[in-house]
Formats: sequence, structure tokens, C-alpha cells
Amino acid sequence: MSDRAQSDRAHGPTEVLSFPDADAVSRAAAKAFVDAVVEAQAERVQASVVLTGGGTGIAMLEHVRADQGGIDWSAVNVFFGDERFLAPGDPDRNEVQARAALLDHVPIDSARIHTMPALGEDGCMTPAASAERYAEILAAHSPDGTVPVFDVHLLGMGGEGHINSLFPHTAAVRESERFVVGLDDSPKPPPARVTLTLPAVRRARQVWLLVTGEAKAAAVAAAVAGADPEEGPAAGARGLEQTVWFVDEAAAAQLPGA
Ligand SMILES: O=C(O)[C@H](O)[C@@H](O)[C@H](O)[C@H](O)COP(=O)(O)O
Repeated sequence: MSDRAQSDRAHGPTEVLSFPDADAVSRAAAKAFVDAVVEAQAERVQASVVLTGGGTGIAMLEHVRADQGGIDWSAVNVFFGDERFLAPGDPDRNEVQARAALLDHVPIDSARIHTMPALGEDGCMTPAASAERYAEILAAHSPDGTVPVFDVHLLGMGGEGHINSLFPHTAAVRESERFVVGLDDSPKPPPARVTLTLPAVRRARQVWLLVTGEAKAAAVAAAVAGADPEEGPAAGARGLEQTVWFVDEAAAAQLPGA
């Protein structure tokens, strides 16, 4: 059996949901997120989610803030897919943006917000140290001491197909053992970053990619068609139960039948 067929067997189907514009994408993803968290809590009491940065991902969080449905925030565990390794409180950190958009406005215990250590935090002076510390945090919240089974892993995507801080043709996207790695040389600034790897992303029941704009259209089409993750990292982002692309018409423009 080919590697692709094996990975398809280990992961659920892929669905593409297309919306008229970016605002409709972030609204629809927000509604689906609330439903998924409520459903996970009904089944397993606790829900674990991985948040993303990027314009669409942060706009989605603002919509969740506006309509939180029946989420029990006392039983939500928040993780992050990647982080810019900057000083604590730097406005470019995904964590800072996610707090401003949602987390500061909901009754969640700060101990449930698991951020990747910032520069100097927890003694971490390098992205590698932050990654090691985050791997310990993930292990501590995992039943088997590796990484939690996330209910939803949200992702944005760059025009060249990057997800989290996994860029094409980098050691980070090829990582097959570690669940978190540090980067000193990200092709997109800032160079110092920390990121979950594809093996961690693939531990999510649901992987959702929120992608808007025509600059992403070619990468969307390539990833949905099953590109090599080395070329387009988004192609390697697959959920155990389901992978869902929330795209606007511009980002969907090069999909078959568009
Ligand atoms: O870390 C970063 O430099 C960005 O956060 C980046 O990874 C972003 O998530 C994608 O480029 C999608 O961003 P948009 O949703 O804004 O298109």
C-alpha cells in the first residue's frame, strides 16, 4: 500500500466548504467551532482546542466571542499551533492576539491556556528551549505522555502552503518524531518561532484550515489534491476523523469544478 493510501486509512475524509467572502468564512468556522466544542464536552466532558494566528483565525475568535453558544469554558483546554518567539506581551504573538480577540473575555481559568513560552519566559532563551518546554506541557496533558488528542486544530495557510510555522522545504515540515520544534530561520519574519509539527497536527480529531484570498488559490488546490507536504505543508495536515477546508470563493478558485 502506498504511503498516501496508508495515511488516508489512518485519517478521515476531507471536506471543502466554500463561502462568498472572508467574513462568511470566519463566521461559519466560529459557529462550527462552538458546535464542535459543545459536542466534545457532551462526549468527553473536556474539550481541547488548538488556536491559530493569522487574520482569518483571529477574526473567527472574535465571532466566537460574540456568540459562545453552550461552551463550558471551565472545561476547555487551549493550546497553540505555533508562536513567534518574541518577548512576553509582544502584539505580534498569536497568544496575545487570541487573548484580545477571545480569551480575555470568557470565563476560562488561565491555567487552561497553554501558551508556548515567550522569550525569557520559564527560562527559555531560544526557540528550541521553548519547544522543549512546550513538548513537556503537551505530554503532561496527554493520556499516554506524548501529545493530547485535540478535538479541533485550527490552521491558517500562507500562499506557499505553510501551516503553523511549517514552511516548504524545511527540517520542521519533515520532522517525524518530535511534536514541537523551534526555528531560528523562518522564511517569514520573525525568524525565531516555535511550532507544532505534522505528527502533532495529525493527532487532532478535526483539522480545520481557514483560508481566504486569491493569493492562496493555487496552494489550496495543490493541498486538496494531495501534494507532497514537503512542497505544500498544508497537504500533510489531516485530522483523525475529518479535515475541513473553510475557504472563500477566491481561495477556492483553482479547485476542480470551481
Ligand atoms: O505566523 C505567521 O506569520 C502568520 O500567522 C501566518 O502563519 C498566518 O497564519 C497565515 O499566513 C495565514 O494568515 P491569514 O489568515 O492572515 O491569511
